[in-house]
Amino acid sequence: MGASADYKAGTDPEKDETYMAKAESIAVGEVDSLDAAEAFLREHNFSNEYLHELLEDKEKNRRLVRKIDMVVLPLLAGTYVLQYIDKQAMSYAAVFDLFTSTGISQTQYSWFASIFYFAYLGAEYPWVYLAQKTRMAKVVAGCVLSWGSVLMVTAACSNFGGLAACRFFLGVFEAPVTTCFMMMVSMWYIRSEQPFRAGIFYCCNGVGSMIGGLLSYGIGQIDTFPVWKAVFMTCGGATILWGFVLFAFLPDSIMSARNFTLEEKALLIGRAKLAQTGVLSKSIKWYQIKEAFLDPQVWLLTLFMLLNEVINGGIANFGKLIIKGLVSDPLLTTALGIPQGAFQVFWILSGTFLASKLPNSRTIVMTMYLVPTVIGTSLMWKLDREHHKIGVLFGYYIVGSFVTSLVLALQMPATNLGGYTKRITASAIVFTAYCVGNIIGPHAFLASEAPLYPTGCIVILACSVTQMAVAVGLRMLLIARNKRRDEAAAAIGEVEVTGPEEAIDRTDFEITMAKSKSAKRKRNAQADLPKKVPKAAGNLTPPPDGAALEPKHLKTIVSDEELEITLETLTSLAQYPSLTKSKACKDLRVAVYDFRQACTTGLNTAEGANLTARITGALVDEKWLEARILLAEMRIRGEQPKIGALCRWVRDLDVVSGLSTQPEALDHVPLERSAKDMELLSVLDAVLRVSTPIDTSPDAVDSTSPIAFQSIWDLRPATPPLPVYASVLDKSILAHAPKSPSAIRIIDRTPGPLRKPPNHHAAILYYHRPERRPAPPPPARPSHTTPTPPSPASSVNFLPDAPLREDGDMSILAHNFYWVVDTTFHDMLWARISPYVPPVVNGCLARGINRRFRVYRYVPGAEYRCHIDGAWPPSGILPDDTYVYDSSPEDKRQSSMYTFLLYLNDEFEGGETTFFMPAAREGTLNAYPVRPVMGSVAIFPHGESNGALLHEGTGVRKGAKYIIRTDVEYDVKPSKE
Ligand SMILES: O=C(O)CCC(=O)C(=O)O
Ligand SMILES: [Fe+2]
Repeated sequence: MGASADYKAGTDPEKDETYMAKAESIAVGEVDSLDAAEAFLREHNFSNEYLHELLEDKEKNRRLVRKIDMVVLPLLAGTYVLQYIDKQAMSYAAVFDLFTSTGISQTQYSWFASIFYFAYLGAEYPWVYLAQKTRMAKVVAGCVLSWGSVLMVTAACSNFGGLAACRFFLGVFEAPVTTCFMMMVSMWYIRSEQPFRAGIFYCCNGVGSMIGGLLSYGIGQIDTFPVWKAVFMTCGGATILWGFVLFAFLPDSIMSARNFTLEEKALLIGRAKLAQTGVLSKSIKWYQIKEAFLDPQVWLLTLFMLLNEVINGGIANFGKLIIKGLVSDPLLTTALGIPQGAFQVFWILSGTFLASKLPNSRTIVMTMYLVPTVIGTSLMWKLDREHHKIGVLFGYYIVGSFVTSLVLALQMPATNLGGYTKRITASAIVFTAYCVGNIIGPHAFLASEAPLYPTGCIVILACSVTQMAVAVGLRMLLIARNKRRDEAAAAIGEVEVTGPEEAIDRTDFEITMAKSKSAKRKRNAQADLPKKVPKAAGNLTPPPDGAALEPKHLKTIVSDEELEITLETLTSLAQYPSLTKSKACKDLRVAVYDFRQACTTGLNTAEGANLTARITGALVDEKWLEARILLAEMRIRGEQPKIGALCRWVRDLDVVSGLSTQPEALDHVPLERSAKDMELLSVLDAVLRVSTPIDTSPDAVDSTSPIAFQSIWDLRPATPPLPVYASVLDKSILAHAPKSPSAIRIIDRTPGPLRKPPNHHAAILYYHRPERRPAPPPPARPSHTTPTPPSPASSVNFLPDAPLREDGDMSILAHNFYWVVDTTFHDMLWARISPYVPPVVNGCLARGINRRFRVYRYVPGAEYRCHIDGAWPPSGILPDDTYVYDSSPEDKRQSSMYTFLLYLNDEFEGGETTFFMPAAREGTLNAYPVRPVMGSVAIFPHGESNGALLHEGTGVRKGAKYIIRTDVEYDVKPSKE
């Protein structure tokens, strides 16, 4: 009896959520990190839509669950029954001739039980780790085979040492079973289906107890062979056979399960995806570990578990010996023990049923179900054995009710504690208490006191009564916490939907703390307000300037932890749109809506807010239709967006023109586009119509498709291109590299997040010591293209270790690095280019080019999606190598008005710089591709200059494209010069 469910340390069903969640977040190009489930879905062409269809099919789901119940569950339950019987084999043997045959003492017998749990405690984690890393079912089957063999070997032992060693290894090999099975249950069943299956496991102990009893009753009939040996050999033999059954039939994973069809497997994967509703967290959070150790609830549970298992350790090993003292015949002892298993099934089923039916009754049931244990022990201890045999026996039957309290306590960390790390830490602490209790328990039963064991009975009584007190304490703690939480909630003006009573067993320390903290912060925030702000009390109309009411620091309102938890929660929930529609998420939805309003459109949504801000809000919210309506309104009003807004709108739309996929031969064949692309293009069209003049060119090719491809502007000479890329690949280009590469150095490094816009990667700026060069010759041929002399750019770019940075920004897929050129080089290039640059724009004089060059390399697949360039100040460098972002004179600031592109090679296919203008036909953009010519420069307006042009670096189809991109600088203010 007794040693019921082994504690499922670390078996939180959420443990493998990392597994499925990974499958959810697959971005193109991450093929390496695809997990097996996702790979399976892809391999068999199961689309998300189809998965959803399957998930919605109630009948299919029902049939599937029944199949798992028939195919997988019996294997798990069978193992559990055997595990129980095998663990108990020693106590069955003890009833017969174990003591007499081996000469062991009762104290030594007590040690067998303890040794088992020492091994159990030590082996649990390594096994589970191995099982997770390898094939779980095979690890389990291997362990079952091994412990079966250990039982067989036990039969061959003849002294304490041998038996103790066997006991130890039995503990080692039984250790992984419960945890692994809980993981399997969470793999095959969704959460709502799990408690019932867990119930089946717990009952297996009772079933095991009955079968074990019957079995040893049968074996006990033998009189030609030592019965205790026969017990071990029978149990061992059956277990070994079962081990083979597991090897053959227990699936390692959903994907490798043989009895399930492809469709069933897809449905299983879908269900697993849906079941992972918890907060995903792979990282260990130290504050949660600390919190687990400081949380009285964890320690109360630990104490409860310890006491419970002390009882278990005693009853499981000595219960039968107590009956043995009652009747003299070992066979009768065994037979009389059998109903105890049935009682155990009754206790567990009734207790868990009550706890699930009566709201917030868990701690009450935990307390009540200790009463039969107290009564039963008292009966066994105090009743006169001669005259009240039945009463003693009845005491023995009912004593097992404490197991129900264990089953309920086991579920508490998972339901009551917030935070994954906190939960597994708490589980580990409680699991240790479980083992320690079982190690201590048997030692309360002193050999000298057999068969009454008064000390053992007193210990059991003491433990049960203390447990009751602990359960009451636990309940009080939870009630107090809920009360605190609700007060905190009320203080921050929340509407509490559940009363404190209803929430008793759902307490979450973190949430409570968060709420009371946030109430406190709310008070702080009030205190943080500028003194002159009038008190809000009694003032129903908010002050006109809402911003004045805002506290200055984020931390006044929320802590870093809260931000982190919120982020994780929202990220996890975002993966399951259908779940976010559930009733439980209602408040969250309202809060998120308000939050979005505040972030994106916020005050701007108010009546009369400016159009630009409303359009920005609509675009961020992906309300495409609304954005188009607002843009149309802007057009009617004749308003123009600010360049910053315009750049951001276009950048956020992140439109892929698709032109790179369209070889010239198919120039005018409309591309097939997805509905989403069409939508984005229609918004882009609307954006351009408020910012860029309509293209009225009579030569423009008309088209009904959203992008009308115009003829390529091709000035490439007919001569074969210089094989620049080839010389990079074979390194022959290095012949042109500077003789002293050490002259190139990094002068600045901007971390990715600080870049504007932020980037996944840092920006690294290189500088090259100036070299004396003769003054440049005057331009040879006046043309819109200007061949440049072999520039130091090529030397820097093509250095063997030239750090080409991969830019993680969504739309810039070219590799690039930054290079601040020296003034000599700048002056030379400026002298070459300035004759072709508008010398004055809006009265502002042209001053030079930005010395901060960006060098790009596009390989096939890389493109720079549709965008409008922003303006940059001229960067420079101080004599001590300090990088200066804006080096223009303070009293005569400069900013760029033209983009400057220098094509460094041209032996590639595709890779045009394509410009877009709104066509006469509404909904169509004319695309003008310019074919790069090596050594030539393209300049076009950007920033605040009139006519900032939408353009893209169209994808390269073959080869590699190298360019330098910088800006042409102008005075910010018009001058009278
Ligand atoms: O690569 C191109 O042709 C265009 C590059 C570009 O648009 C930019 O750097 O802003
Ligand atoms: Fe650009």
